[in-house]
Amino acid sequence: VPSTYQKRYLKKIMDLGEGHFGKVTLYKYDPTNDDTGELVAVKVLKQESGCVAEGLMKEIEILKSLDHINIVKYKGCCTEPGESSVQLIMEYLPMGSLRDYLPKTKVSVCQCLMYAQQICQGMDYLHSKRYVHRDLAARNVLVENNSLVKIGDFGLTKHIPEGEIYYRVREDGDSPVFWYAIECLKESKFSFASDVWSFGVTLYEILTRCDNRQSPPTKFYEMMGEAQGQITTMIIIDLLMKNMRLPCPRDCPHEVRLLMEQCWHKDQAQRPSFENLIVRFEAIRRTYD
Ligand SMILES: Nc1n[nH]c2ccc(-c3ccc(NS(=O)(=O)c4cccc(Cl)c4)cc3)cc12
Repeated sequence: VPSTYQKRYLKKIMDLGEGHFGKVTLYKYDPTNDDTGELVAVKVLKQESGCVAEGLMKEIEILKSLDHINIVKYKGCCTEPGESSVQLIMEYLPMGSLRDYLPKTKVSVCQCLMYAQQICQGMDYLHSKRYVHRDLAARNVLVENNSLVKIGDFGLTKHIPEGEIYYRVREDGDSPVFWYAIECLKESKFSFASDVWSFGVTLYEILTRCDNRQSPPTKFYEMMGEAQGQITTMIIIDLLMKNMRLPCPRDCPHEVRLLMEQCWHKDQAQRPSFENLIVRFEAIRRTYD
């Protein structure tokens, strides 16, 4: 199976998603040019985003080193000699992300909890390798089939050296602030515990079936009143310091609401680990059998 793909045999089919720094597109890789090729998902970074090549090279190295059922599979990369553009080739999941799948599919609470547990399994594996994800959200979770989901993007993932707790970044413009833990908003300090906070927001998205009317941005803007863009961060910090949180989704079981609130604990030391969350989801799901 090739792990270096030649750009000239990639035939564009459609866009799969667009982040601030990059784009994911569906291609058919058809070297024999008889339409027997395989479908692949290709990620490129947008030219204007700073250090283009090494940014994606780091992400490629990270995804190459990961091997877990709940993490999207790396297939290869595409480098054109001389050109700065590098492309990350991943397996294609036709059912798309949870953002595409949940609003149009009838999914029980028990299935939502199964997806949540699988995300925790992928994240526990990522943390065991001392990677912090920094962009966990429903849009970055892909659906293989109605009983298997995978984490699909590692564009902001960073390695936390042994002995360190935080990864600190300079504030970048377009951060997913409504998925950020309070210490990320206040001090740009990212840790395994801030990933758990983002998981709590992702769990909220799953239980609201990614309904746009109940999305984290929509609900936070409602809580904030109409505030203008740049001071949003200050207003969210203020809300979070007053212990205001996203509302409880309609069919959210009581013990899941408790779990969600612990993921959003002001003190990151009080938040559960993904290892602990797996055990708790296992127990809660057993009460549905
Ligand atoms: N359907 C798929 N099969 N394989 C994939 C790999 C990645 C993705 C993917 C992964 C993430 C997103 N989320 S996204 O918000 O569009 C995004 C965030 C950060 C960076 C980028 Cl380039 C895109 C969108 C699509 C989809 C598939």
